[in-house]
Amino acid sequence: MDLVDPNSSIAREFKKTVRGMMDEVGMPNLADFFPFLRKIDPQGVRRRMTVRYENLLNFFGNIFDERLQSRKSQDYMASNDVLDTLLHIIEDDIEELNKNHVIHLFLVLFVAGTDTTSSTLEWAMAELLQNPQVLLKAKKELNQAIEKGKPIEESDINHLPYLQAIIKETVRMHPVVPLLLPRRAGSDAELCGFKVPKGSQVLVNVWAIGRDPSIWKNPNSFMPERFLGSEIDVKGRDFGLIPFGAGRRICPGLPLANRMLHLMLGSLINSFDWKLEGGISPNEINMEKLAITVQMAEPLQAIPVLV
Ligand code: HEM
Repeated sequence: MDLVDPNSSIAREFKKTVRGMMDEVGMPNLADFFPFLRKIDPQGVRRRMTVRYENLLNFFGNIFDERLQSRKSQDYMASNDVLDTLLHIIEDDIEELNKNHVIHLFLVLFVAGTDTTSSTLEWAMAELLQNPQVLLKAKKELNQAIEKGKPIEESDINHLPYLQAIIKETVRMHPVVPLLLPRRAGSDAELCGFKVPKGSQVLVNVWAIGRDPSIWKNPNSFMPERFLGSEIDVKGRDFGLIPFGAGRRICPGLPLANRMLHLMLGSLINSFDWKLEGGISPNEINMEKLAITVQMAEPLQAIPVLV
């Protein structure tokens, strides 16, 4: 099954469910502020989320069963993907692992990893269309490093510093998980003159850090050049730029997401010229909608033109 096939109704339904979950989790929920309301679930958030979780678990459960079945047939060709590897572990009793573990693992990976990556790519494209001089510079770099029209490969990324800078600038301005995962203070602490009592829930506003004028010059301008020749990266060491979080709960998908973003954006720029659909002018496209992942209020509609 191809979950990115735009013509598949299952793929479209899957995307809608994941997006719906992100919207739901990102909306203020009274029960989070007044725990005694949890059982009542006044906004119906828990009820709707339960249905979505169940739908996704059934979906992955079916994929699991189908694969298990086809592995039993004599002409089965192993695809050596993650599911095959996990099934191999189960069948050979290598670790204590069962269907329930596998479908929940897939649920977490797909919910945390799909909308986040595609929204970031969408923001990068929107910024490039708004800043044609940046797009042109990126194209030039790609044309010099690899053949025009060719998709880029992992080994190319190191030779594309401007593309790397574009990705960093995108996640600085548009961190798609703007408040990270909530933390709980393990002990009383004092931060910048504020008392944080033990047990408090702490939210880190990465969106505000990325736009803080005391850290970034012209924070609201898209300027990838600020990262050229700079050692700052997104791996949780530079606290001015932590779109993937930091510390023990840092995004485990960071290496995959970062690589995928470079490959996808680089290939889109190198393979096509781009224009906006319906005569929309670039400064009309950039409207944010705040949820747990910050998405564009209107999905970007851009038309590829073969180069
Ligand atoms: C551009 C893409 C992505 C962004 C911006 C992003 C960002 C984040 C952030 C900010 C967190 C919370 C970290 C913290 O609070 O310190 C997180 C957690 C997580 N991410 Fe990502 N992520 C992305 C892609 C992915 C991918 C591709 C996967 C997996 C395939 C993934 C899996 C996870 C998981 C499982 C967690 C929860 C970790 C935990 O509970 O400890 N993410 N991500």
